Amino acid sequence: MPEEFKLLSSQHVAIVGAPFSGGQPRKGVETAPAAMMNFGLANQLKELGWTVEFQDNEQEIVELEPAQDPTVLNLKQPKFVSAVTEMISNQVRERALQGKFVLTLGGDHSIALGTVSGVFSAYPDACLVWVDAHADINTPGTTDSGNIHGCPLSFLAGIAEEHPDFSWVKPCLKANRLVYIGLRDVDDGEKKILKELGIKAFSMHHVDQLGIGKIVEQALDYVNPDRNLPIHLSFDVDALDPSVAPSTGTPVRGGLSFREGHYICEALVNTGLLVSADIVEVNPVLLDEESAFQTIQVGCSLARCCLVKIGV
Ligand SMILES: NC(=[NH2+])NCCC[C@H](N)C(=O)O
Ligand SMILES: [Mn+2]
Ligand SMILES: [Mn+2]
Repeated sequence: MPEEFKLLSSQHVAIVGAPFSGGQPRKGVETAPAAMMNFGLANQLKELGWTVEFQDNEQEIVELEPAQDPTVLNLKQPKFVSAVTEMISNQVRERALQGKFVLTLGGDHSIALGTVSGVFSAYPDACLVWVDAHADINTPGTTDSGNIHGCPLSFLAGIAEEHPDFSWVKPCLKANRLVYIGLRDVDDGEKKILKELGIKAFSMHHVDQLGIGKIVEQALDYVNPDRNLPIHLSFDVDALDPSVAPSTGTPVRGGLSFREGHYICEALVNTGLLVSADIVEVNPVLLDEESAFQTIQVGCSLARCCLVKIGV
């Protein structure tokens, strides 16, 4: 076990498939975990020295779909999202407690309800680096779309209005343990929330202004000042520029370059504190085959980057 992974008990990565699209309306994002595995991700990680396990969750998720799932308090498909994310949470928690690196492959970003809950239940003092074009912190009361992939952080931070389907989600995330990188499409209601809670957010404007090196350092100074807390990375590929990751459901121009995206992963893993990561919102059915392939490839590349310390 290289000493750089300070918090893990072995060089063992548990890949958790989250083939799920119920947090938003565009089908196809549920095919991403299989597409990334077919691209050879498991072997690539083995070549990097890791023991790899994979739970695909294909059948499990199909079986969790309720016959009826009407909108409740503005949120679409709440029962399905709740059931899937609770299952993911338990799986992530169990694997994290075993000292494994947990890599979850989405699926839409609603699955972070599960991954963040699971990681924070295993590591209550963890911090969260959220790389995204969007803030995903709408509450049932502020969401315009009703898509739960735009809401996970409001539940995790404990600011969502009470919702019957999400009472299992513990408010595990303190405002000073969350930092954003890459924002450029934040809803008005979300802007208010970020301001009121004093949440640290580095938008693309800040990335342009200071460069990605300084941004990641300042992000870590904020959420992990003594560089001693476990880190979870939730990486929405729409943080990347659409020219880099075109096949995603809610693309926004002006995003991170290929290198900037990878730099974030490299800098986090180099702390020795990265214990888990999500790669979400790869949608292989959007656009043409070449765009899909490019997006799957970059998703796998980011995942690999989370698992090797880079020599400097
Ligand atoms: N994970 C994502 N891609 N989220 C996009 C969210 C977009 C918008 N803010 C909404 O709440 O619907
Ligand atoms: Mn997102
Ligand atoms: Mn996004």
